Amino acid sequence: MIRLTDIRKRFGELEVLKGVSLGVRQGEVVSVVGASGAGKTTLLQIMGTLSRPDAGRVEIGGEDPFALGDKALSRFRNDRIGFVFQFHHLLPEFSAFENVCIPGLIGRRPRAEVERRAAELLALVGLTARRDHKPGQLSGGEQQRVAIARAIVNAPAVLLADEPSGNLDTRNREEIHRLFFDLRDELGQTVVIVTHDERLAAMADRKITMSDGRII
Ligand SMILES: Nc1ncnc2c1ncn2[C@@H]1O[C@H](COP(=O)(O)OP(=O)(O)OP(=O)(O)O)[C@@H](O)[C@H]1O
Repeated sequence: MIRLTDIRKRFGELEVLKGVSLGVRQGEVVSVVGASGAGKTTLLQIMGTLSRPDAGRVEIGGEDPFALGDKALSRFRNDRIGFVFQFHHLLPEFSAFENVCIPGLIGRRPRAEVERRAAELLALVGLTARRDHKPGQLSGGEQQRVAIARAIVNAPAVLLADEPSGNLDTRNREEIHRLFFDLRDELGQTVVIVTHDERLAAMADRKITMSDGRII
């Protein structure tokens, strides 16, 4: 589902990725660990087509997204890739349900279909009873579950998470990590999770360790 070949990226003098190659199978849950500054987020952003590598090849589902024009690339990203960040960036004035619907409506899918899907996903993350709450009326763990439902409302093949449980307590962290496995089991998503939590990283099908711009 994801194939990276000899990816290189530098920021000015700093060579952040020094030739990274990696394949992730469909339905696999992979964790990425490594010291701060090792290049984990940079790699995830390249996988997510948010950042362009200086050299090397990216294929998502057999397609090279960087061969697309800007508009087609945005569309590709919105349709194929879901993102979950440490800080969920929910829109505070909208309900949980509305927040989950938004990417579907941006993708110009029929409203009824998006709303049906959003309701199913809120049920899957255990938040049906909270659907009309605003983010400020939800706990940190609940907000992150809304953010995960939002990330998959367009049924992306790939779900990328960067420190998704970084600001949660232990119990909520475990719940959030377990949710990624439930999603994979229910929906067949391919999941890549960057985390500093070695114990949670070890739950993944495969753990990848980065050091100084390389996979070790
Ligand atoms: N846009 C940028 N401009 C300049 N330098 C950058 C930029 N983005 C990242 N870097 C640098 O690249 C290096 C790798 O950053 P990256 O965020 O990929 O590391 P990381 O492994 O995710 O670290 P952390 O665990 O702290 O999040 C760091 O030294 C960082 O300062």
